[in-house]
Amino acid sequence: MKTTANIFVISGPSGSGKSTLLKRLFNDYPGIFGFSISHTTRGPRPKEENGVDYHFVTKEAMEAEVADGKFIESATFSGNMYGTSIKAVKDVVDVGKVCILDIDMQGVKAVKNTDLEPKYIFVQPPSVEILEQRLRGRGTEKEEAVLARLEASKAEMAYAQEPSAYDHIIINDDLEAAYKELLSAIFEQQQ
Ligand SMILES: Nc1ncnc2c1ncn2[C@@H]1O[C@H](COP(=O)(O)OP(=O)(O)OP(=O)(O)O)[C@@H](O)[C@H]1O
Repeated sequence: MKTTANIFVISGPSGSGKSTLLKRLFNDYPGIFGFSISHTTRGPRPKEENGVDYHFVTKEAMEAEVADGKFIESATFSGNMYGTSIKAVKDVVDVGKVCILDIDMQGVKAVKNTDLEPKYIFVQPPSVEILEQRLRGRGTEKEEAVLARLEASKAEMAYAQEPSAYDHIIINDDLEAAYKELLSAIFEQQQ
């Protein structure tokens, strides 16, 4: 089955259902899709392999590549740098897979400043109230984090309304219907 692009950006507020949809996609179409491998300056944990779990690099090397514009985005968490390089995305395509980038709004904007030409898909919750229910239902965040995610979702939803922000907006109300929409955005339709 042919896809409509080699790279897909999937974005949407935390709790909108990106992981749920992607898990199903990867399960139903094994071997077709891949995630890019991120870089980090933190040391590998036991069993983590360089070039598999992460590209483990030094701070100096990563800072130089970031300054050189080789990264889509990078950020520092608890003293360690993390980021996705443009090459890491191209590497997925080079091995014959379709690259899926699961990123937030800042990431989407950053991808737009690269030469990658993905299709942009936004996964939207039916309403903020339902998003809140799902975030609480997932039970993975503390109250503060739930509130921060709900607050961030406002800007994500507003950006998605801009005409050229996304190629497809999928409203994740009924999961079956949303998954079908995802498939039709990703796969070329047979006539
Ligand atoms: N259509 C749906 N109907 C009901 N519940 C759903 C639906 N889609 C997802 N959920 C549930 O909502 C919660 C959030 O979904 P998920 O974890 O996939 O969101 P996410 O967008 O990947 O979030 P994050 O960006 O934080 O990783 C999960 O508990 C999931 O089971």
